[in-house]
Amino acid sequence: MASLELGSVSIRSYAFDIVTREIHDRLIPLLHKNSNTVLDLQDVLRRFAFDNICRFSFGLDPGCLELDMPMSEFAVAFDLSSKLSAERAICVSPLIWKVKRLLNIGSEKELRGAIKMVNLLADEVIKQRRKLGFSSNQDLLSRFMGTVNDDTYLRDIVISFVLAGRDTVAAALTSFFWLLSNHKEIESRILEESNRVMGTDQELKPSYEQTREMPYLQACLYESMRLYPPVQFDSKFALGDDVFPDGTFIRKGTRVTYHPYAMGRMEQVWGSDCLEYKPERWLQKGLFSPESLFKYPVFQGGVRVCLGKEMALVEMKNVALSLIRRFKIIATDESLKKPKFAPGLTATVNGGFPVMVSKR
Ligand code: HEM
Repeated sequence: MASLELGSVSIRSYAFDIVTREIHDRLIPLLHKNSNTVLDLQDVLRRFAFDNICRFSFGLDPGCLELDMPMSEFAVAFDLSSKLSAERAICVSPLIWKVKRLLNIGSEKELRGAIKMVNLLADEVIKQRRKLGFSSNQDLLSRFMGTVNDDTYLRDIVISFVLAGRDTVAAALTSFFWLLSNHKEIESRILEESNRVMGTDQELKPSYEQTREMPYLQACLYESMRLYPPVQFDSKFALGDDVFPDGTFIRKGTRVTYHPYAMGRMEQVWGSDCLEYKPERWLQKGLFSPESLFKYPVFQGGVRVCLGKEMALVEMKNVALSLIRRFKIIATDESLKKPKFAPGLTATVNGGFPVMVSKR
């Protein structure tokens, strides 16, 4: 059902309009207001992505990117739940968190509280949407409400969309801007390409079609996610006994983890220059040339491939063009030559990404 919705032209243009408004009404004014001061770009991009995904998923605006950057209860509870869930994976033994959960103590008590808060707020969103009426609204929740009556199911859809679409996009954009701050020649080529397609007036907004006419920018985004995939690793559990293509036997219940971060840095997979940021590897005769999703599982592959992939790419291109054409973004922390990531479901740079933004 979700794949049908996300593939439709109307939802894509709805999403594009939301992102364009958030960029021009909030992101650009916020960067102008904070120009020439140090700003955590990772925090800004997380707020930006949260506003977008909430407006897209259930038509309500948390306003996290308003000029005074208010805290949202929903975002805070969300962050805490994802952080504590991810920390389960780094426990010496799963037994530890399972016992804590049973006794309702420590981090598991905190996690239970945070999940309760997320569920309460999501329930409230559904109630409000019912009260305000949903039939003429375009957000995802309203679309689903026409066919689904079970509120718990609706709540789970809403939460999984926020989870899937917020941190991933923010993480991808953070590492993209970090790479560009170290590769000014690549940024200049993006500018050249955008001037060719859109013209040189900085104030022009890219159209949906124009974002699809820039193979170099697309290559830059794919290449940055090869080195810094937003979902660094992901696990599945075998539903039944199985055998891998190389003959490895997998017993029912086995946890199998694939690791896009490691795969993106393997010489056997990407060649001897695998650690270099080289968008050209995605281009053939000037056209974007995709790789198999099994070589590049950044959006996963197969039947459970990311449903928001195209939407995410268009959102990222829209942000990239709008910022690169207007601002110079300089990293201010030398220690970020090698970013360190915090444990989490998606890649988050420890200590954020401090930058100085100035008008181009
Ligand atoms: C750069 C951005 C993104 C990346 C790297 C990404 C990556 C992924 C990955 C790796 C999965 C598989 C997760 C798993 O099965 O454990 C996934 C699933 C999913 N993604 Fe994304 N995602 C991104 C953006 C988005 C956005 C913006 C949306 C929605 C608007 C979205 C919606 C979904 C959904 C609904 C699924 C579940 C698909 C299913 O289970 O059938 N994603 N994504």
